[in-house]
Amino acid sequence: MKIGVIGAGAIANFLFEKINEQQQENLRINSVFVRNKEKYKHLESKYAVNLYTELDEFLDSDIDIVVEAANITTVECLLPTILKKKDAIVISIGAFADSTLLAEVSNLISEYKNNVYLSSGAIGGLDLLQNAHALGTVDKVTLTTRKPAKTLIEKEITSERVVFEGKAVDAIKLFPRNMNVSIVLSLAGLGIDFTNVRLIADPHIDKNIHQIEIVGDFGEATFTITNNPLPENPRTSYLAAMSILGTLKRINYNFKIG
Ligand SMILES: NC(=O)C1=CN([C@@H]2O[C@H](COP(=O)(O)OP(=O)(O)OC[C@H]3O[C@@H](n4cnc5c(N)ncnc54)[C@H](O)[C@@H]3O)[C@@H](O)[C@H]2O)C=CC1
Ligand SMILES: O=C([O-])CC(=O)C(=O)O
Repeated sequence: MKIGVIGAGAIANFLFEKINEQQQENLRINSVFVRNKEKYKHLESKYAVNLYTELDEFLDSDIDIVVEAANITTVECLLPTILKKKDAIVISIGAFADSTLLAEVSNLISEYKNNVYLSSGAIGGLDLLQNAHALGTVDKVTLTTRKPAKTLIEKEITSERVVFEGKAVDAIKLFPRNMNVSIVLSLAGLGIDFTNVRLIADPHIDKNIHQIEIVGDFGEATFTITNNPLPENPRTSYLAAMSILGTLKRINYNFKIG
């Protein structure tokens, strides 16, 4: 599968290294969409990719699928155009808290028959949640996220602080670079207005810890994911980058698990 990546930050560099440098069967990044070609020129020789700043040229280059590794605004601005030509994997899932974008994307999927894959990102258990809610019988979903304090607030603190408590719809507005997980959890379950979120800044940890609690007719489930951070961007979990690689590997594999 020939891949086009949007962005050249921490997650994108993980993908360049793991896919193009270390090589993965049937995967190859050919094209990278950036805003400033000069800044990222070194990537061309290092990873044998072509850089693009024009979206249409990027989409018409030798790629089968687009991987977004940028941010929510980029998804809002570019995804509708992408879906007219290519499948897309999205990691900045917070963009789908906007119901207008969600509706537009649903219409484009029907019209152009391209797929959107929402990677699990820094969490897991989305298969269980979707199964448990197949009859609409999950009653409660709560996400408690704990991150190193310095990745959430500028002021130094000595004891943990709850920086947000409420619904996913509001969490993503206030923490767009930290709460994408709350939106993928919402989309898999009860929706952005009914998924409970607590975000805690903890000065005593160096991991991104997500705890998920699900209650419904099926019973109860609890997951704790203790994520190592991605060295290049400690507010992003290593697993978030891995989840894109996992999605890419599963797309063309006909033995589907879950
Ligand atoms: N679903 C999940 O669990 C997670 C999702 N994320 C999302 O992934 C995104 C990327 O994460 P990182 O790589 O750690 O961030 P990063 O800040 O290291 O890299 C983002 C890159 O995107 C580039 N960019 C921004 N707008 C662009 C545009 N319009 N076109 C091309 N490039 C553009 C930036 O210049 C930057 O190099 C985050 O912004 C966040 O939205 C991050 C962590 C977990
Ligand atoms: O990487 C993480 O642990 C989660 C994150 O930043 C997000 O969901 O936006």
